[in-house]
Amino acid sequence: MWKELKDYHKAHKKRRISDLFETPDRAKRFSIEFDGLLFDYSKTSIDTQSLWLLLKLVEENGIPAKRDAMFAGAAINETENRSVLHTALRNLDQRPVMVDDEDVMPYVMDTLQRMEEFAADVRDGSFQGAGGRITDVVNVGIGGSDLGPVMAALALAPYHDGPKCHFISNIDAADATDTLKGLDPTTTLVIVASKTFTTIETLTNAKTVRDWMQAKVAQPAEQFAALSSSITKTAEFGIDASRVFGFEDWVGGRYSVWGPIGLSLMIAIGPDAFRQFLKGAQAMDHHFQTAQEKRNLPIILALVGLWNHQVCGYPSRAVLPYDQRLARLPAYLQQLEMESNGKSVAMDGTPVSQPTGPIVWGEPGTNGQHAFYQLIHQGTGVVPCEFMIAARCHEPELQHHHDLLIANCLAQSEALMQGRSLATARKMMAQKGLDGDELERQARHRVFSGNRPSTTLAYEKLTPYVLGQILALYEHRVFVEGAILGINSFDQWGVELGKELATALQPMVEGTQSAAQKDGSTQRLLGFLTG
Ligand SMILES: O=P(O)(O)OC[C@H]1O[C@H](O)[C@H](O)[C@@H](O)[C@@H]1O
Repeated sequence: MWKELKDYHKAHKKRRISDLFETPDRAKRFSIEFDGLLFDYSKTSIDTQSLWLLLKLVEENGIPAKRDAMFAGAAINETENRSVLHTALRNLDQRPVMVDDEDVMPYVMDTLQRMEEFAADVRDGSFQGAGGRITDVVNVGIGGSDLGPVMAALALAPYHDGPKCHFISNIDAADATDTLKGLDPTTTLVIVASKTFTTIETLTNAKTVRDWMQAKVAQPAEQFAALSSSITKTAEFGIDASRVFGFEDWVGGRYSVWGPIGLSLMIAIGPDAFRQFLKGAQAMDHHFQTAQEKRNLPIILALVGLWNHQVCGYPSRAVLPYDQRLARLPAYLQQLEMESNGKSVAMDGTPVSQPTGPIVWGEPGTNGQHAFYQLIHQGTGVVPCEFMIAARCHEPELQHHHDLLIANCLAQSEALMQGRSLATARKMMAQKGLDGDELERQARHRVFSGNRPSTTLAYEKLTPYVLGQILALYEHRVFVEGAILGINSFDQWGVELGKELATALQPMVEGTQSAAQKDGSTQRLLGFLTG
């Protein structure tokens, strides 16, 4: 089907997206409305025929069966022989989910309840620090044990009514230093978040925070909680089992915000709002499992991605939330998408036949407009843009801000599609009184080629429920893209080599081992940095 798709794209390369709107109901046909969301992909070059071909990819690759296998607990992460069941964490109906003939739901619900009890205790002051009621929570974690709660805590700021959340992730001492500055160790709760509890950054930071606390608190361990799938290792660190919230290896790090890794978020917004977050994701899970393919949001979002990257050959995609509180969403999606689908071999170990995941990047609008949008509009490459925008903001008294935000968001996708022709640019320059060569020269700088694809995901308001929907939508998009590409979206071997080499380099940095075996560049840099 790839060949048919590429041939079709080639044959229609010259056609403009704006011309596709000659079909009067295009905006309706190339959009999906579901549960308060509107996903518009009509400003892409996908038409009826290419959509049909793309849907064939879904069929040919047996996506519905693969999806059902994931939800049912099959070990689809074949290189680690693991099930992939982050969906179980939001399976609030408690429909049984079997792993090795055992229903995992009682454990999931028991953990959720323990988290809720602990969060309630911290929030109402039943759980106290040496200096009284907890005022601040510091989550120490990295990657999937950081990005989800960081992103969601910012996204749901209007719902915060608990202690303030802080996050330390980087091994750079600046992170711990700047985060702890101004915090009172006697009223701070530290959550050490690490699935494996072996990550060097997290363990080093956790020890540093413990030392910081030790100066003022006699028993710092009592103000520590842990989120991990290794109960033995959390015990070795000295964290009491009553404050350890476990999860199994069938929850991937970048898919883990729904369970214990979300504890800091739950403490900030409260257990009820956290349940709403889970409910939104659960609604998306249900939609993904039941909606007809061509009306299925994750499937269509995945097909738009495959069309733009694998078929049209655009190397990256920009995530552009017109929602300041989604400022960390691009970073979260970078891990979700690029760690999942940045692979070079198919499930069976043979080289892939198609390029795999694109580069994902982005920033919130309107800020990006005043920075990198120049390249998006007039650069030589095409960057498919994924806009996001809420119908309503949390600040009704500042509605005029939101009106401007909406106007800007819509203006960008319109400008990307329509562009500005040379004829129009010439007219503009003539009106300015230019003529001859100078008119021509100036006009050419003001041409926008247009015909650049974008999608817009519009939602009612950024509530916990809606955030849950959006994140689950992107998770399933990654799954569908990965399954169609035939890769394993759930391992991450590509991060290992750097870790190994860092461990080997440490004694050379410390000066206890010679670097003579290293390449010339590494030796010279070591000399400069440590000499
Ligand atoms: O939660 P942890 O076990 O500490 O892992 C933290 C992160 O480290 C690794 O490098 C992985 O690439 C990530 O997927 C993971 O989220």
